[in-house]
Amino acid sequence: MPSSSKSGDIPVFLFSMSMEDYDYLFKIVLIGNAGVGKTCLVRRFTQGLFPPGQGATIGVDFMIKTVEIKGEKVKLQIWDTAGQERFRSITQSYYRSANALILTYDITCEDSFRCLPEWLREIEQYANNQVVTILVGNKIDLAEKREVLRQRAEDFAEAQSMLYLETSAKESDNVEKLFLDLACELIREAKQNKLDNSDTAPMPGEGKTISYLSCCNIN
Ligand SMILES: Nc1nc2c(ncn2[C@@H]2O[C@H](COP(=O)(O)OP(=O)(O)OP(=O)(O)O)[C@@H](O)[C@H]2O)c(=O)[nH]1
Repeated sequence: MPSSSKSGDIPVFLFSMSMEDYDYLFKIVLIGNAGVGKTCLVRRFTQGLFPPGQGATIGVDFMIKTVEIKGEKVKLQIWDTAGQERFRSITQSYYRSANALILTYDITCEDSFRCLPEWLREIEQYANNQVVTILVGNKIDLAEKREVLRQRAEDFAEAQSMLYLETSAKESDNVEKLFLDLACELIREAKQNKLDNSDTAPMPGEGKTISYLSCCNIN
């Protein structure tokens, strides 16, 4: 159910949403430098398209997709944050109740990789300490322009106890895998009762909301 544009407006429609039938609700937040492809990843997953002429996100956008995993309905609340520095104070407020963070960089842009330590500091400061974080190197369709070697990114992710995946929003490579594997891991952790609801403010009309998590093996 697409629900937003690149407007950054608060999703007021949520307040009139009726109770839906689902087994789990997870909040996933995408962060990373401007232009790395966060919005395109979300659009590819939620709408199955690669939008042409995508403008920069203003503040935060929001989309929902419900998927079925092993017979269970999983509602994914996906928050797409603006990468531009000037929106940082707005976007930071969305980290805290995230169950999972998708930290995205562009494999053709060394700068977006070099900024990762800065993003990690943001996560440390603003996210809950049980959040699952996955590092995503996007735009692998532009292999000839690659500036960040896969091994280097894998080593970085491992050193930071993060999962790692490379994607192409344009070619739809690994995009479903990214979100579905995250959902599987979140379910697995939920079933093990690794829940900490203290940081989660439930949305009106929502049922079970969880926040927690430790690292997992997504591959
Ligand atoms: N070749 C290629 N281009 C991509 C891919 N993903 C995104 N792009 C392009 O990269 C540019 C930025 O994409 P966005 O999705 O708007 O990037 P963003 O990270 O949301 O940027 P902000 O909203 O400013 O934070 C656009 O021109 C996209 O068409 C991809 O997988 N491959």
